[in-house]
Amino acid sequence: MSAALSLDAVGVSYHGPRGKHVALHDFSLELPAGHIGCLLGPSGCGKTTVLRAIAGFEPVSSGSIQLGDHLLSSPVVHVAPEKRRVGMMFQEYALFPHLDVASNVGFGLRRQSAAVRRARVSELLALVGLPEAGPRYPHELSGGQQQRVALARALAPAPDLMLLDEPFSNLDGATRERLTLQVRDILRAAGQTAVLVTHHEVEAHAMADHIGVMHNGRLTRWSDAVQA
Ligand SMILES: Nc1ncnc2c1ncn2[C@@H]1O[C@H](COP(=O)(O)OP(=O)(O)OP(=O)(O)O)[C@@H](O)[C@H]1O
Repeated sequence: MSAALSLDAVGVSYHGPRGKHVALHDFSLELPAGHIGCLLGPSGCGKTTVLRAIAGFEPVSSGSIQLGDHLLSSPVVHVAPEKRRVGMMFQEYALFPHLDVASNVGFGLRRQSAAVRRARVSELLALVGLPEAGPRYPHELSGGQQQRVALARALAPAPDLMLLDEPFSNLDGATRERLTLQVRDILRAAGQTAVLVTHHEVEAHAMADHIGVMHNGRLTRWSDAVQA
């Protein structure tokens, strides 16, 4: 089930050899259940850090992150990433090349019975428009088809929240535009709360209900998207 996301005055810092770098300051946003939010901003402003903090890959030094009724992060609470019920479609999260499409999509369902897993994989492959692709291998698919399989894999365990980090940046212009609209429709059909990060303003407006503009680790605007 999708859930509302709330970030309240979140701070995240990185500690490196040259000392502390504050990547997010006093970062707050509210995203209602079933809505799609998009973060825009120049390179290095902290977009990926927001997603990493929500996913549980970075601890927060101040503030809190809440998903539905669950407190996920605060300076004293840190729920492990695999316990957060958050799905991810990141550019670097490629498909497993040695597994066929059905096994890729069913990967997060390994604890379910074979029959339940098979039914859910079929449902998801139909949802992403690739009902026949189960026995094929990732290298036999186009880049856009691979990204749709990655989306099916992330949606399969029915996460409370989906995070998408520049999911279309490796694709050419026409494929990218088509896939942006397809992914939006799939997320809407699933009633999925989602946060997308992109550099592309047009893509952000095509996909999102709410647009956040970031600058230097801060959210400078959070407004309703203007649908084309
Ligand atoms: N592991 C790390 N250690 C130290 N600093 C980091 C680390 N990861 C990111 N940063 C710094 O934190 C800031 C925010 O990085 P982040 O990757 O969140 O930006 P971004 O907006 O997603 O950028 P891009 O659009 O280029 O992906 C940058 O100044 C970056 O150099």
